[in-house]
Amino acid sequence: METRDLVVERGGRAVLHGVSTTFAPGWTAIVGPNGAGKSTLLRSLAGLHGAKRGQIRLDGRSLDGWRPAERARRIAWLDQQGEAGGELTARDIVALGRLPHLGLFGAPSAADADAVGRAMALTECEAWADRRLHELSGGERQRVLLARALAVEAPVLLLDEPTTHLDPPHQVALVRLLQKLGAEGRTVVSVLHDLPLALLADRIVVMAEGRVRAAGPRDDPALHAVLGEVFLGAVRIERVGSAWIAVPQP
Ligand SMILES: Nc1ncnc2c1ncn2[C@@H]1O[C@H](COP(=O)(O)OP(=O)(O)OP(=O)(O)O)[C@@H](O)[C@H]1O
Repeated sequence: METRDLVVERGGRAVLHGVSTTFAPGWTAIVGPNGAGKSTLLRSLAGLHGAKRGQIRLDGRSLDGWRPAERARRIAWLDQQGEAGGELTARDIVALGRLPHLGLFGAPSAADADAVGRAMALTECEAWADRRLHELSGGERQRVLLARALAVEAPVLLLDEPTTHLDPPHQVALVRLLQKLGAEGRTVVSVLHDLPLALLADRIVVMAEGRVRAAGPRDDPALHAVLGEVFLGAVRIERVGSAWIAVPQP
């Protein structure tokens, strides 16, 4: 998936200024300061913001040319904002992830039920399958919404702040899952504020002021230098064993 010279406006003002970047199969983390345009870029990839100029291409075709149902089968999306969920149970909400796969009057098949079960197992939310979203804690709710995105079983998975409200074991489990999905050839793109977690992604895109300032593998020293710059010297990226960590600077 790629963007070409993408300009997106919000509130009548350009907030993405000609973004050209490629999201290859694997896990990419988008990082950058508040207001950098990370969510706007992710929402644009999901087809939720029209472009003022430029293009988003998937499998070599402009996203504008995809039929909505086809796009919904190919691109799964988790929003940062969460949602209320009304009277639907957690299982009902995860099952919504299968809607793009059903025909107009189609009933869910055994394969759809299997996909729902798999997704709920991956985020460990079976225990509250019959409860409603507003009866769950923040982390429990987030795991249900993650499961809905996973249930689509789409080749492209776009996640805005997926670790929100998750405790450390579930953050680590999610990171391992994103690494695994990426290794299987899915294109996983997540916006993350948590730099130590982002530094576990295959590839990192650094944004600031509506532009991509750097993009590359997690161990690219030039990218680490740009991270230091965009966060105003508040962190330095250092190697510990085989991992990279963000060390707060005094
Ligand atoms: N609904 C809106 N109307 C007008 N401007 C908006 C709207 N939503 C976001 N913006 C502006 O667009 C710019 C990019 O916002 P965006 O949410 O993409 O940033 P972000 O990098 O995801 O930020 P954060 O890290 O704070 O979540 C910001 O300047 C923001 O003020």
